[in-house]
Amino acid sequence: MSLLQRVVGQRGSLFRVCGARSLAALKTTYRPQSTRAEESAAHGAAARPFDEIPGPKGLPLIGTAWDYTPFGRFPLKTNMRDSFRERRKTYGSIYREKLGPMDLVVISDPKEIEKVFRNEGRYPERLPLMSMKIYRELKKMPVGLVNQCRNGEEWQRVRSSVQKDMMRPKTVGAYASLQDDVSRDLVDVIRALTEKEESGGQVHNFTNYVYRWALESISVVVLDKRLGCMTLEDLEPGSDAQLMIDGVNDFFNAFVKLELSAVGLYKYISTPTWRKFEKGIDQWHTVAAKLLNEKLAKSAAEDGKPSESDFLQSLLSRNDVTFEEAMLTAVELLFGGIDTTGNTLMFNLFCLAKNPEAQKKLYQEIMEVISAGQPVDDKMLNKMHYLRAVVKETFRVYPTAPNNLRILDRDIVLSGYVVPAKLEGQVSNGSCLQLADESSAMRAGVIKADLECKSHPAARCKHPNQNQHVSLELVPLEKADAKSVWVSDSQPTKILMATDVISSHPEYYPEPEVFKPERWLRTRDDESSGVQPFTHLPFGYGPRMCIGRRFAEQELFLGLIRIVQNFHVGWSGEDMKQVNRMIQSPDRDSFVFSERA
Ligand code: HEM
Repeated sequence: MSLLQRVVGQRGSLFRVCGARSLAALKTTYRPQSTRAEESAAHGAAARPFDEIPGPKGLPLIGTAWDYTPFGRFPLKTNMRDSFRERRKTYGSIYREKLGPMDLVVISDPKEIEKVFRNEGRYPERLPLMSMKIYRELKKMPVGLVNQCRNGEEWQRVRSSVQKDMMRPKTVGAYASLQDDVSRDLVDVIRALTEKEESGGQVHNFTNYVYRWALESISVVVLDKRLGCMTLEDLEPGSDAQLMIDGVNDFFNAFVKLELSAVGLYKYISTPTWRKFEKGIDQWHTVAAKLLNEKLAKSAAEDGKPSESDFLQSLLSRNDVTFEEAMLTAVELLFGGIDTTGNTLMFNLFCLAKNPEAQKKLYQEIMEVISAGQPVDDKMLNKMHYLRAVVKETFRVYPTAPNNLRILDRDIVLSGYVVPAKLEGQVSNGSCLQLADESSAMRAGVIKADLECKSHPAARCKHPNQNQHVSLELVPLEKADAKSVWVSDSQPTKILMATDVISSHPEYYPEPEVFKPERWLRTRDDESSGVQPFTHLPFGYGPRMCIGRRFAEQELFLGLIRIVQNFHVGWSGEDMKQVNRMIQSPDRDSFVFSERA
């Protein structure tokens, strides 16, 4: 239960949150708020306050943000993950860091990560993608699945509609042969490229073709249509495929710049990058809307019942999402399915190129399960244990999404420290919110962020006593006669789970620097591989885990099968490194493909 619901009295016309007590006194009376947080209850009495979590000091106002600029020690683009490793060594598996107004608790202990996920509740909350969110607000569009972060019930309504078609193995498996066709086309493209370039099999700028493959692979599901991206020929100018491909690069380049910009000027004025972003995404929406409408018209003309494998019809037939929401979801799935899966395929190919023994074993498995020319189906995929192990091991050493984040609606004790929940709730006009003792204790050091008032954007928060942190006044500047307002902490504590640190730690993965798919294989039929839980979560966890996981895995399996079946994959030159483009991306992309005999 939110502490803001504890309204106990009247105090003039202010919205007031108060509860001044000494920390020492509060510590002794601490009780956890939620019965679900049983662990916390066990440790609660001994838990140490939030302010005592160790961490780098940082500068006034900006905190440690400087470290992540191009001039700092951990530039966001290339080195951010090194900060997690270095700070773990200095402070341990929990530390607190302030990046400007953002209060971050970074954890890298699998048991604590499990605890966070077990306490995330029915509506897990992440941070939204700000540029997308602003775009949609400006265009008065629905918020969408990825960005629906604050209104949990709304998120769940859309999520549960889409989930039925995205997460069920049988439904996903039904698309295997269509997606296999796309992977075979990728093989033809590679063959044509190696012949055309006459470069001894060297293919440069391979990411470009892999993104096309990923877009085409997800289009056959979402749009029920081949876009025609898998060709070396020039696409017709103005064709759907050309518009989408043009849009992808422009959009991603602008999107990454906006999301990673330190100042975020685009939030206030229309910068050139914002305009590029807007143009790219407008273009995508126009093409997607056209294709979806064509698809709906076709289905209406056929007048049949929605089939299991008709993704869009099936989504719309449920009546629990509007047409606009279905369309936006389709666009999100198309977007979400390109660079994520594309980059992951690149990392897998690189790992195989650098580890010829693993590549040989994978080739042998492919030859055992699939005969030449035979189409691949989901049953065959289920037999390919080494292939699955290769993909897992690649995620371990080259994670595409190396960390995850949650904002909790309940207090939690992590590694012996109290980490407070977000502060949110309905406040009656003129009432005084009395913080319960335990909540005050937990919030010591936390009630410092501005409170946003949703219903009264002009309402401002005053901090009469910043040092003691326990007294807040929210003064409504408009509509002072309103009965109540909804207030929420604009900077709730964010818990960042640095899973990437765990997967490279010898305590959890012996010889972590060695690429060893075998570590994922069962040692005996009835035994698991011995990998500890919550040390490897490439798609996240819980009700908000990646909704595209099954499709992504299926596409990766098919892509790898077809490429390795046809070519020996090699690499020349400097090793591939990962750079941060919101997700991890390859910094170079030249492979050497040699046709197998
Ligand atoms: C290898 C490829 C992929 C990786 C590594 C990946 C990873 C992730 C991760 C880590 C999350 C956050 C999960 C959490 O908070 O617990 C996520 C969310 C999401 N992913 Fe993926 N993803 C991949 C492919 C895809 C594909 C192919 C699609 C679409 C077809 C997709 C659509 C989404 C969406 C819509 C969400 C937000 C779900 C929600 O908030 O309810 N992803 N993904």
